[in-house]
Amino acid sequence: MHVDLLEVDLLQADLLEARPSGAGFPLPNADAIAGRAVAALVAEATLTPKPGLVDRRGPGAHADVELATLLASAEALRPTFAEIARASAGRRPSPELREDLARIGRDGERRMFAVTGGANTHRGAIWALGLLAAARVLEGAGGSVETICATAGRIARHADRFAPPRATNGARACRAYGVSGARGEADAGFPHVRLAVATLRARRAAGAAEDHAHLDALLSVMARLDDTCLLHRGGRRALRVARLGARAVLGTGGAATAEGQGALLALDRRLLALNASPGGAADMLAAALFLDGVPERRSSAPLQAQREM
Ligand SMILES: CC(C)(COP(=O)(O)OP(=O)(O)OC[C@H]1O[C@@H](n2cnc3c(N)ncnc32)[C@H](O)[C@@H]1O)[C@@H](O)C(=O)NCCC(=O)NCCS
Ligand SMILES: Nc1ncnc2c1ncn2[C@@H]1O[C@H](COP(=O)(O)OP(=O)(O)OP(=O)(O)O)[C@@H](O)[C@H]1O
Repeated sequence: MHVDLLEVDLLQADLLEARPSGAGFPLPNADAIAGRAVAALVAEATLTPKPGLVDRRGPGAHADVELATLLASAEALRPTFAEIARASAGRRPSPELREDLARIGRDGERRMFAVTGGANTHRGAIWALGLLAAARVLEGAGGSVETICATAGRIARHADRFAPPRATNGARACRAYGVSGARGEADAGFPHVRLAVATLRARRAAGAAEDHAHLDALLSVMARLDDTCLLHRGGRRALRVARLGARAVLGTGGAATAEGQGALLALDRRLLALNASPGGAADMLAAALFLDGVPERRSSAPLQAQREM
């Protein structure tokens, strides 16, 4: 399946048109944002070979998930992302927005579980992409990767009074290993999404093929992230194997080189032996692909002028 994530100009044109109306976020634009989110999830799922994760070769370390399940889950989340975009129009980061998004996100989790038969395919992705989609709407046409990630962090840092207490795998891993997990990443303004975007762009600029740029972006995140997916399934050992393995691949020139591919497949085998996978890093890659095409920093004067109309 070919998903063209580079076709960003259309979406940006939509946002430019939508901004001055002041009458809320028109439906086609919310749908365009949802389309971009689903395309990013599809591109992440189909990217192959990913270490330990579900891809075109098979389910990796996830006995209960296959590629078709991930794709069905991504598609089932389209209305969730559209609803998030619509609910964010004309808003600012606030406890009310945080709670509205949480309700839509939890509803999305129910849709996900309904199509996957109870498997957790995209909980982390709903969280990260949901916040970033909302922030993208708040930032409007002048938004950059830097400002969108910062605004997503501002939304996430508000409390959600209606969050039901749940003993999740992520929460348990955070407690047991003293890491901050998916919530900490959001609170900090998604530093690993920014890292993935920067790696993607640097690899493309160096002439890498698109798949190799995506794999290197995933590895750059794996080399640093406190991924609670790895921790809860394989403890500190799995996290260390993933980080050192990712560094080894990047150190040999990355996914584009024969040596890098060999190191990547060796890392895949080691993670499978530990029954562990970097699901959090995969979510960060999907989030980076969602922001693909957005400029890194707010810059151009014409955009600024449009925004102030
Ligand atoms: C914050 C979430 C992810 C729950 O996190 P928690 O750590 O309790 O548990 P859980 O194990 O279910 O999910 C964590 C998932 O995050 C991803 N992840 C793991 N580590 C990291 C990390 N360091 N950084 C980013 N993502 C990570 C993984 O995919 C993992 O599966 C989220 O599901 C949530 O609270 N949702 C409530 C509804 C809501 O507020 N939605 C907002 C919609 S925008
Ligand atoms: N290609 C992918 N393959 C597998 N997981 C992915 C992929 N992309 C993202 N993920 C993320 O990984 C998470 C799944 O991790 P994991 O299977 O450890 O979840 P769990 O349900 O908490 O644990 P367990 O299955 O051990 O009970 C999902 O929430 C999803 O966000």
